[in-house]
Amino acid sequence: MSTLTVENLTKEYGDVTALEDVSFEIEDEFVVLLGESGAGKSTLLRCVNGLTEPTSGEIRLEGASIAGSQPEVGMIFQQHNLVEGISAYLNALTGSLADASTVESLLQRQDRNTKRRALEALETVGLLEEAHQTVSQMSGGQQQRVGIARGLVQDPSLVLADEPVASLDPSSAESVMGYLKKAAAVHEVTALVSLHQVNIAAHFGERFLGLREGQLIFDVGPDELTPALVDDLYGSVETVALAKTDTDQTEEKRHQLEVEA
Ligand SMILES: Nc1ncnc2c1ncn2[C@@H]1O[C@H](COP(=O)(O)OP(=O)(O)OP(=O)(O)O)[C@@H](O)[C@H]1O
Repeated sequence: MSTLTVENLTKEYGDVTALEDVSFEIEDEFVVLLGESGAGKSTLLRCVNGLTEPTSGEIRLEGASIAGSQPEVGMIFQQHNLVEGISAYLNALTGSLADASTVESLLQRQDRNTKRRALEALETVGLLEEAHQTVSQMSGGQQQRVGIARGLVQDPSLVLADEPVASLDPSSAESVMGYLKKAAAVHEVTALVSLHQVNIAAHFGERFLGLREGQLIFDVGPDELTPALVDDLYGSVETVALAKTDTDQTEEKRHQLEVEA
């Protein structure tokens, strides 16, 4: 478990302000980061992970300033970045390698503890029996679960996930999020997960951070995540337009059924 502190974080890319004066602290929680495309979610996760250097502000893990890549921070990506031609176990064990040819040499260097943790992590995500299956033969949901296992093997205190279920169908997305939440609880890690799907977010999140145009516009618990707040984040125009389209389609369908009858 760990405390992540983000203080007055700003990131500028030339003229674009991707993050503006963002501050929050999370501790031992499963936190969901919401916001539309371009709101700054990936930039925030990349800053916390040390992959992107902030323009100003500070990020601390357990009170210590984060600089550069952090072994205490596990990262789970949307496109899980697995090595396709090798097993789930080897992927979990060796982390994100550029290609399979270096796996053998890396494997020899892994200690017994890491190997045990790789199997435990696969068990947490329900893939112990498939541990030796090649990942290219697995479904998208299973592959993402391997990605989650891999993010846990180095025994991080904080896990970051950037749109971990964006490329999955709704039922696989629910299932993978269930495994991710369970994994965070079993391995006792704080999690910060960016999501597009508000319904999935509401189902799994213990706390919600809303980013709009680089600014943190809310930081709330499950009871406070109201439709009005979500509308405010994504723009009510879009929500109204979506609702109208649904109604239109229903009308159209009804009309079609009447004609057919
Ligand atoms: N490397 C970069 N160079 C220039 N601009 C960038 C870079 N990375 C992100 N940006 C800009 O910063 C803003 C925030 O982008 P970011 O990818 O963090 O948003 P996001 O909320 O993760 O979006 P998405 O959900 O589409 O991934 C956008 O305007 C984007 O164009």
